Amino acid sequence: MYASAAEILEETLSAAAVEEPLLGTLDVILIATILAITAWYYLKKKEDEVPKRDYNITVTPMGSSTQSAESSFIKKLKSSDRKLVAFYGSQTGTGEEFAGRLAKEGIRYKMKGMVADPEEYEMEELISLKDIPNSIAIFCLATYGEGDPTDNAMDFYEWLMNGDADLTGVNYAVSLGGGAGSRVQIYPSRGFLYL
Ligand SMILES: Cc1cc2nc3c(=O)[nH]c(=O)nc-3n(C[C@H](O)[C@H](O)[C@H](O)COP(=O)(O)O)c2cc1C
Repeated sequence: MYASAAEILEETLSAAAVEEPLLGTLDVILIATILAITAWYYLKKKEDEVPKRDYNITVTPMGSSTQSAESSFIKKLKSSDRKLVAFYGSQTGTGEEFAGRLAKEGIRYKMKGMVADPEEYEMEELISLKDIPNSIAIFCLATYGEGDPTDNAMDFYEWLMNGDADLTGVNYAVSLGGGAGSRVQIYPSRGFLYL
């Protein structure tokens, strides 16, 4: 008698079940090794393709050489044929604006002016201002608290208070504060002139 199709199928499946697996342990290890080597090879190749940097990154400190070139207001005055420099000590901009206006006003007296932040210049150079004939420095210095200087004028203030500054022969005018009672005081090296 011929076996039914179902019986043949069952027989085949059970025969297959007892057969050895398609891949042995050794085959699996071999395939895994080949795959690992291939993956390593491609990753390595990709890594080598990243272009090598043929330049150097150098860190230049902010304003090192340029600052020293520009920190001389005397040089700046001389090179631009100016005689008036208006320094400002300012926290919220009023003093700066005031200094700007005064620097522009100078042209009415045939004195080209420049505005300057004392924090950005070598204030010790003030002593050399007398070497520029008919020159003048104007200070528009806002004060806070109990007449304290603004942040940008602090170093300048301390230098003045150290007593190292001999400003004999230097023409300068000072406007302190900015409150209702403030005045412009001009010190032409001989007494005070209140405006
Ligand atoms: C908290 C405070 C404190 C101040 N203290 C003084 C002071 O001690 N003497 C003075 O003349 N003006 C004083 N002022 C007035 C400022 O100097 C004035 O407003 C000035 O124009 C501000 O200038 P700035 O905007 O350039 O910082 C004071 C103002 C403020 C807000």
